[in-house]
Amino acid sequence: MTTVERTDVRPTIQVRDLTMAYGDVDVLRGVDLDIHRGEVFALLGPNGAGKTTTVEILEGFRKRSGGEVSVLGTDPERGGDTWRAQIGLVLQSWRDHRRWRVAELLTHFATYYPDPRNPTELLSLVGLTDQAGRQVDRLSGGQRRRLDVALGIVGRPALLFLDEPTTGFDPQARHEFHILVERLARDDGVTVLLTTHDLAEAERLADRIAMLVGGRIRACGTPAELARRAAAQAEVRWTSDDGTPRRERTEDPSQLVWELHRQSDGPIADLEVRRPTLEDTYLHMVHREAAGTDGTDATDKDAHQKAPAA
Ligand SMILES: Nc1ncnc2c1ncn2[C@@H]1O[C@H](COP(=O)(O)OP(=O)(O)OP(=O)(O)O)[C@@H](O)[C@H]1O
Repeated sequence: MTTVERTDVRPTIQVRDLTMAYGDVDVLRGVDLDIHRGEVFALLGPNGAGKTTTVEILEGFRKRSGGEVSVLGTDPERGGDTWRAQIGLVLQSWRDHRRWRVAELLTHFATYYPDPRNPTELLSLVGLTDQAGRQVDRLSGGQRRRLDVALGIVGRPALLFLDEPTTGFDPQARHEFHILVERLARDDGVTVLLTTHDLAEAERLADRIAMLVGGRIRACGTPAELARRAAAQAEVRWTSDDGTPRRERTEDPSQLVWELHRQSDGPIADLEVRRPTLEDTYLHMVHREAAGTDGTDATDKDAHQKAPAA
């Protein structure tokens, strides 16, 4: 096998044992990630989990404390202009260009790139054709965010970072945004890394989700895999003969219920068998972290597995 062949299959983003401390506070404690070309990957985590820190390190805007990082084959700390031109960032650029008109601003940004998208087509793609002549500060919040996205992809990036992209969107704008991201990945092969604390959004959009809690990847997989894993352990609840509420987690609830029946003289009071959802599992991890336990039942073993076939 030649070096060229190996470089070709290298993940778009590869992270090994990434650590980051602000002063003496550890924020990232050994993150591993492999994100592949054309994949929509969601980094999911609660406030303060380290999502933005991770993305800023990958974008080359923040120096890491330790670990190995490769983005499009380059260490972001050494990425030059050619490397940067392949990366799309959804920044809130309109803040500095309030008086510009939408089409003007997009056309202006297009001049920074060697092979930009056609601004008129791009406005149509993000649903801003009717607002082309409008001043940026007259756009609604959702329309501004779409403009942010248009500015992020005008240079035809191979890799797009979306940091909490749909904050403030109404359901319709959110829906249209999801369709846009899907099209970018499917039709143009753009790799998308989005951060969110919205599990429903991650499930809806992402090929794979990594749950970042307390600076570690606690679980990673396709939404279906994660949901299956979450449901593997059922919770059985009942009230014992002396009136005490009981609950037990088990992979074999029918065996447990059978045992309970054998030990009981009559019906089992308040018997309930529940399969945890992905949301239950995620909230459980977040609560454990907030409570100061380390979540050792969780795993990052799949964070750097190969992406599922498209
Ligand atoms: N420049 C900084 N100096 C010191 N601490 C920082 C700095 N930036 C972030 N932090 C801290 O690092 C932790 C992780 O922050 P980060 O912004 O990466 O989290 P996040 O997952 O993106 O959160 P959110 O969902 O709230 O945006 C937080 O406790 C935050 O207060």
